[in-house]
Amino acid sequence: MMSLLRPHGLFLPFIKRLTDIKVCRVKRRSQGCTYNITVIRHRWMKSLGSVRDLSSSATEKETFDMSKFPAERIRNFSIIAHIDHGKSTLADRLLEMTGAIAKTASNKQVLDKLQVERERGITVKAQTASLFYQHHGQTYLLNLIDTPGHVDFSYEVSRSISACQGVLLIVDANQGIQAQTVANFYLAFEAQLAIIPVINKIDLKNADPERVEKQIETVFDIPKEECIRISAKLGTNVEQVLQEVVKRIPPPAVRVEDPFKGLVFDSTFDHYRGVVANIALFGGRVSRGDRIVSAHLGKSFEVNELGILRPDQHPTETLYAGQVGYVIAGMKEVKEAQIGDTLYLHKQPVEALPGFKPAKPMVFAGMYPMDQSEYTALRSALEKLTLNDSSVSIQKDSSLALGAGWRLGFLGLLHMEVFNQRLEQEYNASVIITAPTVPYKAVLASAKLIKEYGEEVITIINPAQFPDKSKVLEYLEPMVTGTIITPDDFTGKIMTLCQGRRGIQKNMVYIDDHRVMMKYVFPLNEIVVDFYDQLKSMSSGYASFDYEDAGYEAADLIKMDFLLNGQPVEELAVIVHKDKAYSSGKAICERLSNSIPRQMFEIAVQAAIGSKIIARETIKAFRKNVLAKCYGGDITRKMKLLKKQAEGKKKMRRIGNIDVPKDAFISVLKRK
Ligand SMILES: Nc1nc2c(ncn2[C@@H]2O[C@H](COP(=O)(O)OP(=O)(O)OP(=O)(O)O)[C@@H](O)[C@H]2O)c(=O)[nH]1
Repeated sequence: MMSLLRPHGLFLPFIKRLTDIKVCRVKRRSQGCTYNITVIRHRWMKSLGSVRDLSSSATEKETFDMSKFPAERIRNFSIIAHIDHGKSTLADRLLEMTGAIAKTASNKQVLDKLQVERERGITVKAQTASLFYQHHGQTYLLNLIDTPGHVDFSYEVSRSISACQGVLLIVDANQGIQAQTVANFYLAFEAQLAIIPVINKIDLKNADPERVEKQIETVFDIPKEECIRISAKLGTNVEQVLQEVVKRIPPPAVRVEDPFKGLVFDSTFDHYRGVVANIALFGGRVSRGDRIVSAHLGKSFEVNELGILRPDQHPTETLYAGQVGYVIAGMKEVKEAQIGDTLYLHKQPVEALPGFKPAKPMVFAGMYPMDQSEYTALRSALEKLTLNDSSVSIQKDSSLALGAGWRLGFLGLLHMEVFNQRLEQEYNASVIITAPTVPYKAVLASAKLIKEYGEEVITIINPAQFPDKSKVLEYLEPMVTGTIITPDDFTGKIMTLCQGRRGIQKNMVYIDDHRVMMKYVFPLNEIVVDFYDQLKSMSSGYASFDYEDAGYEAADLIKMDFLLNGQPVEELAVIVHKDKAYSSGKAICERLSNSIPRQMFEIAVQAAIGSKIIARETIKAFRKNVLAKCYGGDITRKMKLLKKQAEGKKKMRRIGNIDVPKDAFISVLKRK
């Protein structure tokens, strides 16, 4: 009850009203099990007028007896697909059909809980839901994990599938196989999971399930008879999906008699209850009150609460081998329940599970408060947000122009944008993000330098720290293997785009009569900012792209500085390939001069390599007198205009005596 009150700050003033809360325990029989239901009603809330009325959201928490689900009646599966092919919509239908959520129009994409997910219509964080499904007179426990589709979040997919024995591979009946379909298929295939291909959106006018079935046969070698055709939107054949999950996905091969072994496959931080770890039980059982140990830290904790997700938390007494659920055990920091860690019972140690490779940041950017007075508030917001997104790497940084800040590593540009949006929406923080850079490497030239830096090959995540050529044997740049799938009408244009980005074609195959799949090796730097946007626009939205790490290659790199009125601005510096230095210097100067507004004096924007200026643009002087059209003495109107101008300035950062818009740092890298 307290947890319901505290978030609203209502605990003390309304303590007397607690007598008005009704707590009833009732027993209900359903699906062969008896559930104890705790119903909490908040009659008192109705009388509070402006306070949020919670009476309608009376919490009904069913407590389930999980001993009724032995491993052979459990199926653990993920839904994987290319972005927008309908994973979350299918998850909604499965939740509705099995009674986990009500069938209402407002219950849309219920597993997309974050504001940013709902606004952008994309899944960013994998979510788990336990469903009860009646099949041939038996109740099965189906644990579903909905995963994100975008390449930046494929780390979430690989973690999720480690808790599963099978996947539903969704393919849009109109778009067919896309680049992330291929990438996700291989994640599941390499993990040796059962793969059920599901062709979704068959209700669309342009749906062509036959063509998609042929593609699935050609690309994945899965016979077309194994595909299920559905419309997640209308619910067509969704029941068949549940039947096939039970039939084709094997139960987890685990034994309840073994000692408890739990894999932490996700963890989040709750401000009131500490770390909530999502676990998959690879053996044994764990109950409330047990002492558990983290294999990674060797530290022990008492289990305060555990349960299943439907998708809200439902506490239970015990979780058993093969099941998936959450544990709250007084862990105060996310590193105490590190993703990939193994949990076991105190005095019953087990061999730790292999865990996961740590997430590897692909782009780094500086992050600074708009105003140094906001530094402490931003630090606290960053600490909280990184607790819930452990794939972000963070270290302190500072710059002459922007003051104290941080250098953050992200899995890609969308990840960076989503993180920034969450900072603004969830923590009301406004930040400057500097131009993103990929992690370059430099092989140092002498034993003295190696001693000074502490290693022979250093990683450069900030252009300001780019070592001079005289100190370096060779520079290395990160490479990726990119997969592009496109209708063949666009192949010519796309090949020109790829060559312009220093891409080397590795192969090209037809996946059906009209669509080709091309593989290219690219320098990561060339595709990280705006490649995807250009690919989409030149193919009228039809081409898709995905990439994976392909190691490092030697490259002729140089650092390019940008000067505003003769002063170098460290945060604008970029690392570029030598062959592209002149063209990018010129283009960035142009973009900078377009994004910095005219000011009361002339501004020179210059690009320089070492002491040599290679490009220049001039921003002409201009004074915007916002009061010019304000005749007479209407003081309120004058105040309004001045306030508006001051708000505009808040979005700027002063560098020297020049106001630079906060978006200028990123927009300079975006080619039109
Ligand atoms: N016509 C039709 N539209 C569908 C169907 N299934 C999903 N959609 C629509 O397709 C869009 C994307 O659906 P989502 O369920 O958000 O897709 P997703 O795969 O979860 O997307 P990400 O999580 O961003 O990768 C939404 O507008 C859905 O309403 C279907 O069966 N038929």
